[in-house]
Amino acid sequence: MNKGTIHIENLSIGYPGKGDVKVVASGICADINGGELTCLLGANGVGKSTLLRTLSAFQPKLGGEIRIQGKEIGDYTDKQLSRVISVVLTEKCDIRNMTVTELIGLGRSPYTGFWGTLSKEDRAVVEHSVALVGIPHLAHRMVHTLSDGERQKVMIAKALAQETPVIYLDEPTAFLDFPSKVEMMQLLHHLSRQTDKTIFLSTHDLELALQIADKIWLMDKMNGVTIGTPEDLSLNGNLSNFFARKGIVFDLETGLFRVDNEYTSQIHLVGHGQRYAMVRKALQRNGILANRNVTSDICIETGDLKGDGTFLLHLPGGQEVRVGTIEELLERVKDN
Ligand SMILES: Nc1ncnc2c1ncn2[C@@H]1O[C@H](COP(=O)(O)OP(=O)(O)OP(=O)(O)O)[C@@H](O)[C@H]1O
Repeated sequence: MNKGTIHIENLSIGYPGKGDVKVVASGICADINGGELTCLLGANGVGKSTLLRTLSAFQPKLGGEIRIQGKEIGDYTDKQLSRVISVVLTEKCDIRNMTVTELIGLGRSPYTGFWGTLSKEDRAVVEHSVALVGIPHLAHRMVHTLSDGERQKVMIAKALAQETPVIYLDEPTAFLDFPSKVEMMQLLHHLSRQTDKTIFLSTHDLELALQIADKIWLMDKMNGVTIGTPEDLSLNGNLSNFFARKGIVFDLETGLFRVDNEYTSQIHLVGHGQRYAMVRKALQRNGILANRNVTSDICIETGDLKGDGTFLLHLPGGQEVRVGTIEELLERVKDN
């Protein structure tokens, strides 16, 4: 880990107006480390994009310091900054008549002359970036023919080709299906380790961020920015406070959020393993608290011990019913 590539001291961000100033957040103090993946989480409109734009010098800060590799951000020229920070935006760009390799080659522009001609070394960097992101099969495709997930990887390869110690990404998992979101976060985590770069991104994918990020920044209107490892934020209650909303509870055991069901009845459940967990989940989703510790006049054996693939429902009066699926089980339970 490369400690403190970015050092932030008492930073205020926002928008100067005609008479008044709109302060979006203030008093932010933090380090962002190289070799780590840092995820910025917060509700819509809380100021994540404003923060990212300020950190990348797209908009001026209202106050405080942002030091990158020891130098204040305002002391960098644009050209110097383009060799220190690369930014991956999520907006779909309408790029036509350009191949993937040509687009990634644009990442070399801080190093090329006016005409942007790539040297042999530049082409080697492009090739290496393509390999790091694992997209050699896309290299000759036209950019406008790519899927959202593929284009996102290409934009990351372009950022890698820019050879900057810092990469910022604005919601890189937006618009992706779930497996692609997981793949994208794993790729970024892997890249942070492999390249020792400082990778900082904003996201609404809380569960993924909690499982993959090294550091989490929680941004909210009341408390500003709270920073820590996902585990520390779990233990010290910051995560549960942050997402304290009716119907959502933070499960300390798993370190993840779950829907807080309201129960209207309960069923004694016998079994263990995955079948037990799935039956319990289905019943709880239907407002029935189900586990080994509750008592009830009907009882369900989840069948994992006998292993014949059925669920056994004990009804009042000693009657037993065997069913093959959780769907049937739910119907039987509702009938009783
Ligand atoms: N150019 C601007 N001038 C004044 N206020 C702005 C400007 N751009 C954004 N804001 C305001 O600053 C606040 C933060 O906006 P920002 O876009 O940074 O939030 P966000 O957390 O990125 O939201 P989202 O998750 O919806 O993308 C909002 O209240 C927004 O209305």
